Amino acid sequence: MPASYAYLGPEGTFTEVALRTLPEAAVRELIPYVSVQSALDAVRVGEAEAAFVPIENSVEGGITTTLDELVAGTPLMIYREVLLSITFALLVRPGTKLSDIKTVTAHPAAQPQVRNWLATHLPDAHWESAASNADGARLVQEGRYDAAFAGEFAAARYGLEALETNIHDAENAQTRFVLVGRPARPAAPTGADKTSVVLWQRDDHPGTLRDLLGEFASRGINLMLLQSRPTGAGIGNYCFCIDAEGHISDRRMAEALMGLKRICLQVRFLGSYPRAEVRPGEVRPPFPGTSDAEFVGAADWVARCQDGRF
Ligand SMILES: O=C(O)C(=O)Cc1ccccc1
Repeated sequence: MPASYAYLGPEGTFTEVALRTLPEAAVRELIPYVSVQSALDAVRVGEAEAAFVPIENSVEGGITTTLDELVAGTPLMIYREVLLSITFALLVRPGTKLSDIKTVTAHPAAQPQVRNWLATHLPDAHWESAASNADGARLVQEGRYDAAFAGEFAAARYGLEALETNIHDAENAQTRFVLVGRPARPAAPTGADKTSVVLWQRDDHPGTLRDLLGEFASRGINLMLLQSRPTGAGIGNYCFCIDAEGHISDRRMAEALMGLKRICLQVRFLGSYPRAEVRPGEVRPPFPGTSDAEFVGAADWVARCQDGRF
């Protein structure tokens, strides 16, 4: 059996399209799962080598089911990310007119991306969430809903037609997807990498979050995502999902993680992996005093002081 990647299915999701842009997907069996949770569980139990799932979109932020799965349970690690520009088509059974549509469906993350369009064109339509956008298309094929927001490419797969295309409330909406596997050594740094961690604060005092963020700031590390998620232990109890620029093998990142390990109740390392899209000028040189050479030089100096050899 070839190594397999699980993904949020069924066939025809944006997730599948994004996954197929990865060269390594061409030499794997790609297996659709009904939910993010079941795809990640397939990895946890060893049924799949890795799982590919949506994690963040530029309209609403984090995909909470994915973040919550990565925060809890058997640890997993992120190895790759892919960014995909998203516009929706309104898929219907052939012959359906806009005025026939009473019910619409799609993945919950699609709703904020088409809300204005819906209010303008189908103000009375009843919305219900589907497990994924392609699953919504499948439910329209079965006659359970009148229309689904999904990728135009999903129409043929489910015998539907696109009544409208290029639907998006926000220009340039993008979704970020990640390839998640069991913990192993992260890939070597590429020079344009990202490190993901989850932090649990030790106690509640003024400035706790500032103290956590200060571990990155004082080492010249830029943050790319900060999303709080409830821990489930009561109102006001949160953990923090953070994406930071750089790789765990960079001295400044390793030192920041050591600082966090000392002051947090718990730190979960979710991986260091190449950034999907880097625009020219986005990878800055290290902030003065934060290069590997400067950290090595400083550690060397302390060692010499301790030896009385300065
Ligand atoms: O991959 C899909 O089709 C999904 O259902 C997840 C999703 C939801 C909204 C935008 C992009 C991906």
